[in-house]
Amino acid sequence: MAVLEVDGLRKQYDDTVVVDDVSFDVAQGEIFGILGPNGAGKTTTVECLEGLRVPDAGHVRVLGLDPHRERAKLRQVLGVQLQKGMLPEKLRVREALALYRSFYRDGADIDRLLDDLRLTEKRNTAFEDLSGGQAQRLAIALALVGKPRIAILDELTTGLDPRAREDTWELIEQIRATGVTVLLVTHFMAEAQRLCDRIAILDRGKVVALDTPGGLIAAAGAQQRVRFRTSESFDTAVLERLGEVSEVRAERGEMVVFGTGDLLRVVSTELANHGIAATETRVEHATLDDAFLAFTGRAMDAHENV
Ligand SMILES: Nc1ncnc2c1ncn2[C@@H]1O[C@H](COP(=O)(O)OP(=O)(O)OP(=O)(O)O)[C@@H](O)[C@H]1O
Repeated sequence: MAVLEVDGLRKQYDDTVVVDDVSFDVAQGEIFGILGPNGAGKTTTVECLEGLRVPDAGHVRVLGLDPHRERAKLRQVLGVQLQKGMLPEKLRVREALALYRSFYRDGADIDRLLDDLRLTEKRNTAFEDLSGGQAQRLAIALALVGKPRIAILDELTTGLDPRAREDTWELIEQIRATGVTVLLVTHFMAEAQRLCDRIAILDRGKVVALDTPGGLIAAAGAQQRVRFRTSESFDTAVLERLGEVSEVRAERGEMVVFGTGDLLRVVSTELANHGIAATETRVEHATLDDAFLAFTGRAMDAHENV
């Protein structure tokens, strides 16, 4: 059953269309990702679902509710992650949760939530004194304090170090295990690949692809790469004539073989058959980055990918 429905959504600011005929459904219990670069229209799309913006055209529903007209009911079922700067600096962790808990008829047990999000030790710490990871965990706790059926998490791990990021990802998996549907907005490929059951790639206001991470990678026709070094040059035709190989390229002193199937084995066998000694051989499987490149014609900028 679809708990979120977006059909033909369009939103423009002045003359610029920033969300252009966007459609997707999210099923009960899914982690659904909206992945796209800065300015793609991700936040505008979720703000329409949160009832914060009114669509110019199209139709959005959250558990059958019209988010704009039925905001009071929506608030009881939808948990939204606060953005930076939305909490007073001096407010303490437990006070913040108690305050937000009071907005709901049937909220969560705060001490249990503190425990689940590993914030019990920090319950009397002011928001301004939390580390980035702790502040992010508090933002997630605040999104969950109303016992929502759906949580919208926007740029969840931006600015976190790898350890805090990994912790946060585990938390999201635990939250899903309790039956909460998660809509995850991100421009971070590894996060989308790791967490999402399905992903809509949004680019310049349009959904350019929608599938499971594996489905996106396969549909993009993204290829594996085998990399290795050799001490002596060799005729690359010995590899190019293999059915699995589509291209052989020299890159920064390494040979890179692009292709499909059991690429590592066939390349290694062929090199051995020709007495070519390869070192530092490794295989790189296609990733969501490759799929993104294939669908949008450009890579996500490196600076956006943190
Ligand atoms: N209130 C507004 N008035 C005018 N333009 C806006 C407004 N809000 C957003 N925009 C513009 O709409 C476009 C889409 O913005 P949006 O925030 O939805 O994208 P995003 O994919 O969430 O990007 P980011 O990852 O940077 O938040 C951007 O070009 C942005 O500058």
